[in-house]
Amino acid sequence: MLNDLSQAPLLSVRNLTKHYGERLGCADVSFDIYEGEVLAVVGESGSGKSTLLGLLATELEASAGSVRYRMRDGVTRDMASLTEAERRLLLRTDWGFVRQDSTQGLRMSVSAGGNIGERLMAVGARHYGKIRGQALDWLERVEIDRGRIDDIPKAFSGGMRQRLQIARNLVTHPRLVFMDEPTSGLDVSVQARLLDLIRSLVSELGLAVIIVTHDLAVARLLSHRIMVMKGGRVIEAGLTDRVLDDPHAPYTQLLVSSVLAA
Ligand SMILES: Nc1ncnc2c1ncn2[C@@H]1O[C@H](COP(=O)(O)OP(=O)(O)OP(=O)(O)O)[C@@H](O)[C@H]1O
Repeated sequence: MLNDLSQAPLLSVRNLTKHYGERLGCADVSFDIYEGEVLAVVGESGSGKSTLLGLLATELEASAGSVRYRMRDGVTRDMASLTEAERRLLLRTDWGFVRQDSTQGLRMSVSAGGNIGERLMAVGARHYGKIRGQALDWLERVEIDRGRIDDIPKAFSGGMRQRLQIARNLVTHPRLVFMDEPTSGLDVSVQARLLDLIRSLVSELGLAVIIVTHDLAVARLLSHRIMVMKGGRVIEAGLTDRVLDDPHAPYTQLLVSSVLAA
């Protein structure tokens, strides 16, 4: 469901800014995201997308600004005010991260079943049979043969690894998932299947997703809203169809026309 305004935003970002010494990572980024909404952050290399994602995921410390999150108990908290234990629990349960580099998002020497089961154990699951059962269900949902449950991700193709990352992340029913270029580096046909899978799971589970991509086609397919970044700043934001069909900023016009010309 889009923009359920009866609820406070799930995530509220205000004036988020990051300097690396003299260099600007990103500046003055503000947005809200609601449950069930997919926001794409697009921009060329060096525009500040990874910096923004790192700040949101609390992997980087902001120079200024705030990130507020509505916890499961309904209370909206400033991320900077969470204790380390609260922050870690949130990252392992309520939030998910699908990385471009699967070696960062998976434990490469642990079986596929173990990769999924580990997240369940982080939320208190202890019953081996039930954990394995859920792992099998999730493998099936992401279209990985159940017979591969004991294989390690090193034995998987790039597309399978990304699907395993998705299973690992979604098994705890997170409410907010960050995706960093989840389909780049894959063959076009593998990419298309993965995008389909992401799209159906996102709508089925009502997830909020922040997806960083340099690919406008990915943004078009998955997102409700787009934020275009350049030089660390948001230069245009709005509904995806509006921004891509009728870009206002000259830079967005250039981005869109370069895709059309390609
Ligand atoms: N650790 C760092 N130290 C210094 N400068 C950094 C660091 N990380 C990023 N930057 C700078 O911050 C700016 C934004 O970089 P960022 O990596 O966020 O962009 P990006 O849009 O994610 O690029 P890409 O698509 O290539 O990953 C760039 O000028 C970059 O050089």
